[in-house]
Amino acid sequence: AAPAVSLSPEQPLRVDAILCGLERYRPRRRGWSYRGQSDDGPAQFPYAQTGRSLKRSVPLQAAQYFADIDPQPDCVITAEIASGRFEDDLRRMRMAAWHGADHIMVIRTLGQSHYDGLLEGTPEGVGGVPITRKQLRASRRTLDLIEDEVGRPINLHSYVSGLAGAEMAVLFAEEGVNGAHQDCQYNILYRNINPVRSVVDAFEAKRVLADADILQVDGAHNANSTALKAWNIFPELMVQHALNCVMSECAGMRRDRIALSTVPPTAPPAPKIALDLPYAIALRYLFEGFAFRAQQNTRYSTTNGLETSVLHVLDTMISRLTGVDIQSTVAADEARHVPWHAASVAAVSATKQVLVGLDGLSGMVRFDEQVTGPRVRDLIARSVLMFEDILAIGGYFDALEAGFFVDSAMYPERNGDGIRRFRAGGVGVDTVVPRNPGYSAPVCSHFGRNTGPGKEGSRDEPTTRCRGCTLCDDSLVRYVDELDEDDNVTRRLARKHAEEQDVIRPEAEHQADGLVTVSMFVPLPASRADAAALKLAERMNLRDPRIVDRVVLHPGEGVQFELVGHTMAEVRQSELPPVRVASSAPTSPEAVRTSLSPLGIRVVGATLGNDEHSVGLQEITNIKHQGLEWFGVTCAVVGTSVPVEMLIEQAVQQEATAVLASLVVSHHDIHRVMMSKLNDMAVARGVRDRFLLIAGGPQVTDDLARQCGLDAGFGRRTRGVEVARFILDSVTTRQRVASSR
Ligand SMILES: Cc1ncc(COP(=O)(O)O)c(/C=N/CC[C@H](N)C(=O)O)c1O
Repeated sequence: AAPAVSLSPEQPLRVDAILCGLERYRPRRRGWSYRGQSDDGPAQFPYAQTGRSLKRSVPLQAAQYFADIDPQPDCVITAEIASGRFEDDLRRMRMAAWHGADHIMVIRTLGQSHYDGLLEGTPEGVGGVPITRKQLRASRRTLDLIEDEVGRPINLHSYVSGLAGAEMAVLFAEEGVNGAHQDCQYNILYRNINPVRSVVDAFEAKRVLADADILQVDGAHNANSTALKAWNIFPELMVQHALNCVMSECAGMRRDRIALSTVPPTAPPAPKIALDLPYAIALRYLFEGFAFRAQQNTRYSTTNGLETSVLHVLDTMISRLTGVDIQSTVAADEARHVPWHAASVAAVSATKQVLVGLDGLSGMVRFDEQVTGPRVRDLIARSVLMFEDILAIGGYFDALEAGFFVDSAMYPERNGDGIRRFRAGGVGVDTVVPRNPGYSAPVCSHFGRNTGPGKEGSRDEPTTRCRGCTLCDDSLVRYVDELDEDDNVTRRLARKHAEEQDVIRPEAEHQADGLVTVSMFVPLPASRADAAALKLAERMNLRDPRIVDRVVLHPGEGVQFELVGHTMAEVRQSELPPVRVASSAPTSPEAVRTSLSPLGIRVVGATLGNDEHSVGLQEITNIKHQGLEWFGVTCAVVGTSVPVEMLIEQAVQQEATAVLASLVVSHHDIHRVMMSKLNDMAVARGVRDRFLLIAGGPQVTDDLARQCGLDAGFGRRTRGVEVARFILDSVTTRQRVASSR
């Protein structure tokens, strides 16, 4: 068996450990995992559509006000990963999983659809990663570890399309891939692969996917992203879904593994919900029993992250209104460059936020049949008419030649600008030959055979003559490590290790690439602002600066820019302050109280200078908020806008253990000034060592407070138990040091 690999939540993933013994790794399960509904959501609120909570995760930022709960929607959430280097993809999968993704879709390198065979090894890709056995195996092995870390199954997804589609399907079945795109219409319309070849390969591939329990996603979303006028594509989308569903059922797939890839086609400024919602209703009506994989709109996503995020909120609301099994997310930066991890994670987190925020919506609203009915019926009538006309013209291949598909008018209206494909054309033409009577399929999952792998009574016995079926006998799976001695992960890791391990650089596309994003407002008329923005970026020492988004705030007043560029800035880990040893103090409030209350601790507190905001200090001290008083600490709140001298005088007179300085206002760095003054005054009075000096406030950080000479600083979301723990830790440490002298 492959050597065990461990993953520690506080440590980065070790890619070399994943690669070690990879030739012996075998997937621990096969097939697709849905989340399903569960009552084991957070107890604080009644949820109607949540699944099991995770063991570890990163909750929404607002969770700080709700005891850090992180409810998980009942549908699967997909994250798209695309760095071009699979070793970087592995780290991004982990980030996405902690934010709520349990379906990892890795974009393929450009043009892989035209390779009539499988790639091996780990060459670097363009726009995505070359899908190879080694890449899949390392990804699946890593996802096993991440599953254990977050406590939920995670589906690995890839693409069965192109000239090597059937072989890809077998590779996925062998390597434990859980989901895959498969739709011959994609090959034909968008990769110009010969229609006959594409249909034959599709049936072969679908048979394999069915036997391996791999969920299939169709390719209808591509018609939406290709259409000239996406608001006219509705009827055709339903026809494309229907064609692929019929083929998939013929090939033996179950309906809950046939996922319609449905994208709400339009975007504001169009009246999106009025146009897209009836279509979503019609789909759920026509395709009952199938799975719905709702994709977020890419056709009208722009370079502006905020605008695209709002578009995706609307898409996700349609999912909640009409039902969704798999909610796919698209990084809001996808219109600018390949999805960066920060944007992929933001897309997952925002989608989780919307799905949880709209929990139960579908149970509260009913569509007014008078309003939506006519539009739903119209769309269904148009799609049925299109289907009938395809049959009337002679069938699918004739319709392709007549340019039925991706025409910019709404069927039956036509503009005559559809994509035309020919039986006798495209890549792979004339590569389909009649099956020889003695044909010997390499695997049992072979379309045309009347049983699946390992079942009795198959029409022909091909696998007895060849080596045997790798889907029935896992030991027959052959593993190829690398084919290119230079373009591979080992060389890339070696180059990275050759650099100072100590050196840290910012990254976006892949590790240590130095890519950063800068936002700036340039006060020039829009016609001249771009040149100035690029010059300013260069003056900031950004190499190859590029404008990735611009918002004209006013044509004459100026433009807000987002630029990306490479910074040469780097920091050595040795330059960073030592990581403080984790406190040995108990963590639960009860345990802290048991240890702290007998010590007779007294604190004095105040909001300093001209600061009147005392709510935070009350929350930290008052027993009603499980403040320090709850832990047996005697708290004297001196008042608000208290001079530093007075607070120190009170601490001396009351023989306080600690001084709490609350500082909310941070304008012109006044909080920093007051913290330094507190320390300096205590030193000047010769009493600095008598008590702990602790600051708190929304802009206060522990590092900042310590830089000002204090003992600790507490920022947003601090609760009484954390301050209590710090005091306990400090007092017991001082007692230990005193007793050891
Ligand atoms: C049906 C189908 N087959 C294969 C491919 C990939 O095929 P190439 O390797 O030739 O790009 C795609 C691509 N879709 C992109 C994923 C999309 N962003 C999504 O979320 O669905 C596809 O839709």
